[in-house]
Amino acid sequence: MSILEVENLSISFNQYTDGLKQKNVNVISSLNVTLEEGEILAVVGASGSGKSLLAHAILGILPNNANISGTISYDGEILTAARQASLRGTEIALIPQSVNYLDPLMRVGNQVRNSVKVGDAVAAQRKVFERLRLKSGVENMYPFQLSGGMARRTLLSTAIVSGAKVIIADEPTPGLDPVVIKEALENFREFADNGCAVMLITHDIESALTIADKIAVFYAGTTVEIAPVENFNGDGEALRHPYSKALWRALPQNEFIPIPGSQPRPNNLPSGCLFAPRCPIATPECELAQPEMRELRNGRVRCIHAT
Ligand SMILES: Nc1ncnc2c1ncn2[C@@H]1O[C@H](COP(=O)(O)OP(=O)(O)OP(=O)(O)O)[C@@H](O)[C@H]1O
Ligand code: NI
Repeated sequence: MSILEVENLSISFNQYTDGLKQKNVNVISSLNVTLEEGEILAVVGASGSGKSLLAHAILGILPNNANISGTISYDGEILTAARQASLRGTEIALIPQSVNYLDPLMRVGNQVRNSVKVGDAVAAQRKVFERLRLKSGVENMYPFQLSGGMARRTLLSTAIVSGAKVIIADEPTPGLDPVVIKEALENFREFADNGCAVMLITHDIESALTIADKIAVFYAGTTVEIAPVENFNGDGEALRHPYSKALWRALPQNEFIPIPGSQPRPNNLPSGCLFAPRCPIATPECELAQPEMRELRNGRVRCIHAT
């Protein structure tokens, strides 16, 4: 059984347009992902593809003007708002994308200690700081005294000591030096190997490939493919969706061929398959309806032509 299961999640926002007119803008449509115990699932996709919103939906911290449909289950049971509130920070921990989530008025050592649920909080905080190479004096500092990298490591520490079963890490590594990135990723691996689960949201596909078990590829607010990590290989022939293949080939170490066109904006989505206007194998049929996510070769894909 999956520890976390997101089914057909859609999110829209009520927005005021000119004057007092309200418009409902759909930003996530029919998004599906599952996370298994012991697994690291990397979530990749262009800026604005809906990665952070997924994280916020799971944690139950979307803004008030968001409308949600679909279901999110944790440990086999639907995640209601009340359950989200009680699991947040205890069973499900978020490493937020922005370091601004640190409390500016609290010493960082205390912030990390507050996340410890069982055992000696001070010892746990010092141990994790040592592991992430934060010097002993750092615990007494305030967030404004930290470099960007130190602030990121503090956020990472908070999740690691929380004892959570699921860590959702939203871009945890930008600005960190390669040694610390490697260590942070190894921490996630260790965490997963102990039976927990990690959702690693990242732009850094290369790093993700070194530790993830599965990769979910997002495009314009939906999942287009979920593939085992080993499919990201060669010229991408094992990948299922034309966008995943294109993303893979666009990496500098591969052919470095950019994909023509750009991801559609939420208020201007094409009908049918969202990738069709840029897709090399699209047919008129692709424009009729958004394809369902379907099982294919030990993975999942949202494309009627994928084989
Ligand atoms: N509060 C909001 N109101 C309206 N639209 C929003 C709101 N929050 C996010 N969006 C829109 O939803 C889409 C998805 O945003 P999201 O932050 O999830 O992207 P992302 O994949 O995390 O991008 P990045 O890689 O830049 O962090 C974007 O088009 C964004 O503009
Ligand atoms: Ni984001």
